Amino acid sequence: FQNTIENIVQKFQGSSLQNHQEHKFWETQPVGQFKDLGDSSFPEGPIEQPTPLSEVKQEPYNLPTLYEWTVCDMDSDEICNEVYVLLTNNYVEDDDNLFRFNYSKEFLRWGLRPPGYFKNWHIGVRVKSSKKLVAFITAIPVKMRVRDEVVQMAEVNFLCVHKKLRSKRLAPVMIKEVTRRIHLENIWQAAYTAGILLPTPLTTCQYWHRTLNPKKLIDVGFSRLGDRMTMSRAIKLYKLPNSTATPGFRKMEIRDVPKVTILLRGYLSRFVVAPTFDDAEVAHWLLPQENVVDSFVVENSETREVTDFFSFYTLPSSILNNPNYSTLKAAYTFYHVSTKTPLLQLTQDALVIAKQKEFDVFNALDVMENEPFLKELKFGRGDGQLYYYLYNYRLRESLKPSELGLVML
Ligand SMILES: CCCCCCCCCCCCCC(=O)SCCNC(=O)CCNC(=O)[C@H](O)C(C)(C)COP(=O)(O)OP(=O)(O)OC[C@H]1O[C@@H](n2cnc3c(N)ncnc32)[C@H](O)[C@@H]1OP(=O)(O)O
Ligand SMILES: CNCCCN(C)c1ncc(F)c(N2CC(C(=O)NCc3cnc4ccccn34)C2)n1
Repeated sequence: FQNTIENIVQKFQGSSLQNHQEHKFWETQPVGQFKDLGDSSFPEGPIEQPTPLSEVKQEPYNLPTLYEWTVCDMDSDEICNEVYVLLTNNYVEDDDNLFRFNYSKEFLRWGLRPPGYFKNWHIGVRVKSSKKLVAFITAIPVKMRVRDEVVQMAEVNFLCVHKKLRSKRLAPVMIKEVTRRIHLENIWQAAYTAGILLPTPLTTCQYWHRTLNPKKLIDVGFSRLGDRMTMSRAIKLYKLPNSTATPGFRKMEIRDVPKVTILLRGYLSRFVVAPTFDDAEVAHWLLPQENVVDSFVVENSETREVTDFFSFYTLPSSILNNPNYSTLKAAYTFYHVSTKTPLLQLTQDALVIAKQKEFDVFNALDVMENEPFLKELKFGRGDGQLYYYLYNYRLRESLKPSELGLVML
């Protein structure tokens, strides 16, 4: 298990980089610190104990003078659009600045309003004079199981500061403010992911990509033609059947929710860290929504039993300055359970659907039991890594991706 965190940090530690790589903000936070790596004397569990609610800072943190806090009401078309525009122009890009995530408005409404969500955890920063939205951070509540403890946590996501306001230490203020509002709801842990290494990952996951539209992926620089590969060979290599193979494979419907909930809870209980889902949460996260989330079940025609299901979410990327294409249509595997249909065949059917829906690429992380099917189904290892983090919760050692049952948006 070459790229364990310890190995990564040890390599850093060996180099001069790590010694100078300070984390002025993260050193002040209740998270595992790089200097403590390898020291397994710490107990597993919360790093800091809860504060009495009366002692939690009641008023928001101070922003630089020209700026003010705002709650982004995602029910409002106008405000949802402001959030969409901010993220479309300023959110995560790849290292070569070829692509930028383009989360859609309906996706943001879906991702930010699960059962039990808090409006005031959708936090924006505006310029006082112009009211322009220039920063954003969100959290949603999640019941996370860590080994055999269910811990009420928050999932923090969509941290974004406008390009013109970078490197002004605004991010730590955003993080402290969302932390304060979560503390006010008597929640003391969080989960988050990032494409960058921070103190200290729970696990490091690898992205894998299954080419669906080889010509476009090569034209936009997402993939390269191998040196023995011609375009026509690439098109043939990635060709998929025109229809799915599994009998009883169909779109998920509301009547499937109770059975899918039982399947998913059973499956996720195998992992060291995984969210718990009740019926309402399965209905929210897994019922199909056009251009947001696609979900399928396999129903046995005799017994009427639902034996498997598969879901993926839609997250396009803007293609930055390419003459022929403006958008990369990407599908990301979400949650899936296979009890009768081999996961290989289930995933192949999902690929067939994604190709029919004109996705260009189908992405998957090596979490859960994904790794075995990735190689079989012609996924290529990506260069993007996704680091998972817990806030104020220590595990004795980092996890393998296959011990993680959590997929974040
Ligand atoms: C109990 C409840 C707890 C709740 C809170 C749980 C924690 C939640 C944590 C957030 C989970 C977010 C999950 C996602 O959304 S991951 C996606 C993050 N968003 C993007 O990458 C979009 C494009 N980039 C930007 O908008 C800005 O570069 C951001 C806003 C990311 C940083 O702005 P900027 O570039 O202008 O920097 P700064 O001068 O203000 O601040 C520099 C400090 O910020 C630390 N930094 C930089 N990037 C990240 C990052 N992705 N997570 C955590 N910390 C980050 C950095 O190490 C440094 O601290 P230190 O190294 O000196 O110590
Ligand atoms: C905080 N939420 C974490 C999930 C956000 N997600 C989906 C994400 N976080 C970091 C990544 F590294 C990443 N990767 C998917 C792989 C990929 O497709 N790389 C090429 C590419 C195409 N478009 C973009 C846009 C931005 C970055 C890379 N891009 C790498 N995905």
